[in-house]
Amino acid sequence: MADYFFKTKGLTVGYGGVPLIRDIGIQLQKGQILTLIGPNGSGKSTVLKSIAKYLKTICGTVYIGEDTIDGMSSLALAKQVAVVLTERLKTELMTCGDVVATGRYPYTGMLGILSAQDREQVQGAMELVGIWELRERDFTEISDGQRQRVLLARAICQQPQIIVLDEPTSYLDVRYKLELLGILRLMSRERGITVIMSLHELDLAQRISDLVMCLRGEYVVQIGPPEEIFCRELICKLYDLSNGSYNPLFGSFEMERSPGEAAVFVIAGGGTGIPAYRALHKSGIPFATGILHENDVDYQLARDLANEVVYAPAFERIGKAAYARALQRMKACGTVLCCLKSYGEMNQKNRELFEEAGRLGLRIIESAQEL
Ligand SMILES: Nc1ncnc2c1ncn2[C@@H]1O[C@H](COP(=O)(O)OP(=O)(O)OP(=O)(O)O)[C@@H](O)[C@H]1O
Repeated sequence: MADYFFKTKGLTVGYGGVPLIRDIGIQLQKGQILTLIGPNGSGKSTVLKSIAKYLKTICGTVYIGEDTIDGMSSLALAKQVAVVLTERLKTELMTCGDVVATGRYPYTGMLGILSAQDREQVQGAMELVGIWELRERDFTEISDGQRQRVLLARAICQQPQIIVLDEPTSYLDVRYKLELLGILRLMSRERGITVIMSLHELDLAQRISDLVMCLRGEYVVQIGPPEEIFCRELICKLYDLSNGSYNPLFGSFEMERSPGEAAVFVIAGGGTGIPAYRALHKSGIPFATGILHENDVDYQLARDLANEVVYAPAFERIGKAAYARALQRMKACGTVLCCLKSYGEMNQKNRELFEEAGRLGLRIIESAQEL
């Protein structure tokens, strides 16, 4: 227990005394990043608000070091935990600089008079998140993405041990999403700040988290490192993805494959098939493809979009059985799209397959648009 800087024991959270999620057990070392994922309404914000003491817990205990948050004064808690929850901030006539400076209140006393050192912290935090030029702008007159960054700067200049963030990337464009996550990683690795946040972008959660907690239903579904959490079965079950699929390698989602018998056989490999797969899928044309090595990038997408994938073991010459299967499927399709321009030693069977398509008089097309 002593190794963990932040932990919860038997924590149950909810509203008005009614439990929403029971028996939440979190154990984090200093500097670890925990991300909460789960479908809309699964309770991510509720957990975050509860551990930040914005919401009364139903039972259980939240520890920071050896102290419980219930036993801490709001000032003591503010020195430990900074919270970035966009909806809670009421600001009138405040500049962005003023808003960031409110992060210093645990150190400035009731009057909120900033010392030179406080001003340095404010400026440093604003520069770190790239919003120093917004310092004189009215906080109510900036974009949602800018507001999110202002609130992060406020949290940073609070110099907390723990930062709690609810969907911090939701309004950010791709550059700022990456920048924000970069800042959080820097804070965790270099300053030992523990980060607890919710994210909807699973690809980002996969990249940044040390631990991921999956919420859905009354109990935590699973908590573990990203390698354990981001697998097809768990994510599909967590989000109830009956009409699509999740690819853990890319952290991406695909819409469901086109229904019906495959109408085109795509000969591909080495990434040449991906544009054709996408074009056929967009047009709603079911297709089969092969012969792909299992370690081929085409294979990853084909698994999700193709109605059948003929494949061969990685690093081996394509064998007779895979060739026979591909030939059978190609004949059944009647139309062939060959994406390969050259053939290596391992995929000579694809060259044979394409030549056979010509001998058999199958329809050969050069792109999905010809259909
Ligand atoms: N103040 C409240 N009083 C009662 N129930 C609430 C309150 N706020 C949220 N809830 C309910 O608690 C459940 C969990 O909501 P919460 O906002 O924690 O989910 P979330 O996972 O953060 O969702 P999202 O991904 O949509 O932001 C939902 O069913 C929601 O309707």
